[in-house]
Amino acid sequence: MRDAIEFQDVHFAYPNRPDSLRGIDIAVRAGSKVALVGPNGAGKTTLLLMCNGMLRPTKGVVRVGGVPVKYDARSLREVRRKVGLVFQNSDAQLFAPTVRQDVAFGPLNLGMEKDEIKEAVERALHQVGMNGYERRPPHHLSGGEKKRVAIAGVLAMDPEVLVFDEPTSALDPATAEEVMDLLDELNHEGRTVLLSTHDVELAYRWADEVVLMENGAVLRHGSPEAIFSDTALLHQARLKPPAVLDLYRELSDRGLFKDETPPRSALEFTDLVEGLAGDQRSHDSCGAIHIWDAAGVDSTALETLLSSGAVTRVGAMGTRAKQRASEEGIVPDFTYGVIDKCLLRAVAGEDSLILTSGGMLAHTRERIDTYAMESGREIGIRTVETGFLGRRSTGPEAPARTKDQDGRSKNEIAPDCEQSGREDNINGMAG
Ligand SMILES: Nc1ncnc2c1ncn2[C@@H]1O[C@H](COP(=O)(O)OP(=O)(O)OP(=O)(O)O)[C@@H](O)[C@H]1O
Repeated sequence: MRDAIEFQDVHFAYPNRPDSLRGIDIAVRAGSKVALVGPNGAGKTTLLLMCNGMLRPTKGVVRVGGVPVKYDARSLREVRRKVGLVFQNSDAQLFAPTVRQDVAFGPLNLGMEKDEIKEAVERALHQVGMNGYERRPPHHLSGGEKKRVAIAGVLAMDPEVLVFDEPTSALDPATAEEVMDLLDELNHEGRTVLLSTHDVELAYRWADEVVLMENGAVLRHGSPEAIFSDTALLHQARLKPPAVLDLYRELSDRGLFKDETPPRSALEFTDLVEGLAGDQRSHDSCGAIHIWDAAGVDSTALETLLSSGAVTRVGAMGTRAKQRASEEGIVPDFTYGVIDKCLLRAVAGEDSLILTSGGMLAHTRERIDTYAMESGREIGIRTVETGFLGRRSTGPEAPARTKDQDGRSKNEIAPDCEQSGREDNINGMAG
């Protein structure tokens, strides 16, 4: 896979200061999710500011898409179109009198035509779920809303790479989770995401790769498991291990685990612990996961399912799904880590529902299938009927809901689990 950004022997010193970066050599693969972690003053922000040419190395080379960054105004415009940088403090990024003007700033600077700008602004605000806020002054928005508008500002230029300095700092836990869900969605669209964070829990469960920095240098670049399992390394960087790994290590030290792969999530951890219980494992009592395409127009089947009481928890994955949940008057229980949380409910014998759309539909099914196969559990996947999907070219009008002999719509019924991960596509309409 090609590299989105490469740093080769990059050094940097602020005026009259010692080196803040001391020979950085890393490559960020295109399409990956990379977390920069390290203590205060390690050089994370300084490194991120190099990604789109906001800072110029005093020595060494930064490459974007294989091409060395040049620092004349024209080359910088081109680099900033490819690499969008979202600052830690949204107030430092938002300055126009209205949200619309703020998001339009980048495309305007790129010299885009008026119509193109309008379209880019609408698309970007829609992507972050902030359509309807166009006329609002950014400084009147909440922290989470400001962050979304700042993200829209870079998305309006349709960058291949998104760089975030501490994307969740100063956000409440639920808003932070929603922002991370948005980042995942953008990554699913094929964009590379590089972020800095102090949050080891976030870095451990989210990242494909972790770059651990200290004192202007890279201490280690590797998998989250390798980095966060190395206690001495974490101590050197003044970081704590993620809670799930800490528990795993304590149990390993008591001889309960030997060569198992360290867990990265509550789901993996509970599976490992349950494995210790041997025969007491509850193979046969798993629940099903219902999936509803949030881009569908007909919500009758959804209402039927929800009012049947069969579903104990609802998760909304992605901006479209969250908007749709709000339109349908549904308050989701899960807005981040949705699939794992629903798998946990399924293993506990409960049915849950995931609202999602687009490429996330296939991803959801694949993830459930993989888990079912690897764990040997039988978890049913049910597609809730959505009616005609506007974005499809093949569908005519909404098909009538099928009824069983008792006259109930089929998705009201929670039959026993299907085979591992096998999809029970109720009305023959895969999303
Ligand atoms: N504008 C600046 N002028 C002078 N020195 C700076 C400036 N910004 C950062 N530094 C110095 O550069 C070094 C790296 O700082 P940087 O902000 O990149 O670290 P960081 O890892 O992002 O820290 P934090 O986690 O606290 O945000 C520090 O020693 C800091 O004092």
